[in-house]
Amino acid sequence: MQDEQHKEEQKRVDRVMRIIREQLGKLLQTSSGMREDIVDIRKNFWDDVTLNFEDAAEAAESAASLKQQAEVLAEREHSHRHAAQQVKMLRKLEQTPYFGRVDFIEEGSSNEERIYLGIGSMLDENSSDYLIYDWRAPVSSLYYDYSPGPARYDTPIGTIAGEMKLKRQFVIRRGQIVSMFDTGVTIGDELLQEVLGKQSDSQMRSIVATIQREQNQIIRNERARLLIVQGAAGSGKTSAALQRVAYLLYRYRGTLQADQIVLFSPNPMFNSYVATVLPELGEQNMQQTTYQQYLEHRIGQSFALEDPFAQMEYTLGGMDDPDYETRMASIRHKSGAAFMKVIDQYVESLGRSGLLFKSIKFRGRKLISAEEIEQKFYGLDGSYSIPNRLKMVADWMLKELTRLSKEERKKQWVEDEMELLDKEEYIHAYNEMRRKTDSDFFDDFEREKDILATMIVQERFKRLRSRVKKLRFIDTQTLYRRLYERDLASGLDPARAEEWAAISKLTAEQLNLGVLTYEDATPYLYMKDLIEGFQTNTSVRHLFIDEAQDYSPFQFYYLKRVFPMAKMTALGDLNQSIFAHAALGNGFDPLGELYSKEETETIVLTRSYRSTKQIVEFTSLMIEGGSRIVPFNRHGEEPTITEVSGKEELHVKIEERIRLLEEEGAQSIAIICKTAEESKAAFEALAVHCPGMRLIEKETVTFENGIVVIPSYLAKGVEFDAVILYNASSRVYGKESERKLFYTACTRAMHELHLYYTDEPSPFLSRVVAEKK
Ligand SMILES: Nc1ncnc2c1ncn2[C@@H]1O[C@H](COP(=O)(O)OP(=O)(O)OP(=O)(O)O)[C@@H](O)[C@H]1O
Repeated sequence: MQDEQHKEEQKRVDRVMRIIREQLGKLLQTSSGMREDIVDIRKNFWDDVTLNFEDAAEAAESAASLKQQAEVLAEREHSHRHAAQQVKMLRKLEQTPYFGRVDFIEEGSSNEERIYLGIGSMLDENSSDYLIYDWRAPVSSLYYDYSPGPARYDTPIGTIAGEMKLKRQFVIRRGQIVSMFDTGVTIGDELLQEVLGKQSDSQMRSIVATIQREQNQIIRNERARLLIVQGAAGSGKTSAALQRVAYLLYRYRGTLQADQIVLFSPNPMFNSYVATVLPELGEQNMQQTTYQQYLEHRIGQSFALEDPFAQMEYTLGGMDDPDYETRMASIRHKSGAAFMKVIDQYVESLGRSGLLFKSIKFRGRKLISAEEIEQKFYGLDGSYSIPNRLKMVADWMLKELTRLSKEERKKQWVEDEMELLDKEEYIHAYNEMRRKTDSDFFDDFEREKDILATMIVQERFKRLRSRVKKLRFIDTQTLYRRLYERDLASGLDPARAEEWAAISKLTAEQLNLGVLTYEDATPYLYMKDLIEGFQTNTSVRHLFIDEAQDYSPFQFYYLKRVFPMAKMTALGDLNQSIFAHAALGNGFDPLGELYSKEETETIVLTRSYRSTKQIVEFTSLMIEGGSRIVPFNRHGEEPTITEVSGKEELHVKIEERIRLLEEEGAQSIAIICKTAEESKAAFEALAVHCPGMRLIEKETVTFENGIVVIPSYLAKGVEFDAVILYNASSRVYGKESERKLFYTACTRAMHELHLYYTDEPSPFLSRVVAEKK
């Protein structure tokens, strides 16, 4: 019977493959015709338009002819792009035409429809039947949401109910069915087993064929303004996010472009790790960035900006610094909404007094003094907002600069520069003069001098004007420092006043050195934006924030303001909160307050797909509430904990382990260390015996297979066939605040996990050790 079904399905695959090839052939022909057309039009563009500018009517006709020709070209180019995209899709379908089938009878109908799902749709041109449905089509959600039995799906015009008779999964390679399974409630998910059992790639894979029901809820969610996904390590948050991007691009094709979607990822390497998922699905990649890249872009050269990893290194290793506790308290203070209010109040007070300005200087002279700017600003009606008043001040300053530039032309330095003009500048001046006077000659010496002087001054004033337009005359750096010189402690609980005084002193010292710490970067930008007006980005429609637990509530509020038109999908795992600012303990609560309750939805993922059952059970014992994490039923080796006498033995043991893992076929092996410093030392000791081993640093931008040594916090979000935890001693991972970092490191393992320690194992392993006894 099974054989029969297999044969029948293979026959259908053969037929579909034939049609794909036919369509591909036709398309290639027409698209090559189109290409020739385009080349032709481009070559003869100017021959085919009639140009005549003798009078207004002729000129209008010429313009129309030009426009028409450009339109023909644009239309051809568009069709060609479209055809090229279709070719790409058909080529993908030629490899794997589809991966699933559902048979469905709609309520009130007797017709059983067979729906085959693939990564793109394909019509039978003769019968107009869908041979393959796009996985994102409304009907396709049946496949992800239901087992055989009553089922329903949403369409833009309402819900369609009925009965699913069959759900079948296929693995098809190069047109051959490698395997196929019928799935029901009682049958385990064989395809998922197969997919998860494989060795890792250096690139994240698309999960299109095995998306789980709860992941599908994330992918297709359209209602929520803020979608919070709280999911265990390895539960497919990132995977679901990427599939969601692909879904949105399909659902809103025509109105939503890939560059209107932004993914904030945890580090630059992560971008390379996920880069191929969307192209694999036939879509363009969204914009990817890190929060740090955004900060750098906004803060520019104004400060030496600390990055989150430097902050992390300090948090993990700076305990000997006498200011350590103050800095930790500072990080916590500056992460919350309460501090945002402090800044709100500060800026509000600046509306009345205290705003600081920088004089506009030119050649060592003050052209417009800070006092004049201040007088102008506070002379304006105080009911206008600060940004509006600043705009008026800037307009006034630009006018002043125009007036002052006229005076400047008479100065001696202008005459001196005139003599030094080179030929090109002179020609430029001559052309200017022609444009203004309609004359071909520099006939009048005075006039020539005038024009040249204007040009010289204008050129030198350009920088000044641009500074004014960019509101660079506000001294935001000092304003931010002043924030810490004020009596901010008055509103605080007296017990914390002393702490705050210490924080203020420390922050002022850092700012005086020109350093902006990571915890100060967002508050600084927020203050700057409140003063100057928010630099909002209204074109972005969807914001994805991966590893959301690593953002402070302050950062979330800030992102919301910067991207006011965007829906937000925040994906995170509280058990992986590794930054000190996340130690507030409120979990995602502050996130829930970002938008109203009606606009916010939360989806919880508890099933973990990355690691074997043995690894999930092992790591779950390290955290509170770990028993709620459900491992996917895939078995592997028990994780090991090995005591070593010292570094020497440690290195010998690790090398042995690497050899074993390689023999077993592991493609990616990570030796995870706590810090960058420890990673470097480990790498230097191990690399001599392990050719090809790589050290991952915060600047690393590509994720590749092989053996890597990596600091724990950079391993966020990625996974490896095997993880070796370099030093799981209590000396290294002993403080409660390091528990989640330890957990994050261990949960990077897909198939094998091995830990080493000297003296005492980390207390986070105590439950594991106890259970093993
Ligand atoms: N439905 C699925 N089908 C197949 N594989 C899946 C599925 N969901 C998740 N996976 C696999 O599980 C692994 C973990 O997924 P992913 O990295 O998206 O999880 P995560 O929740 O973002 O993890 P973490 O928070 O630990 O970084 C990946 O290898 C992914 O391909």
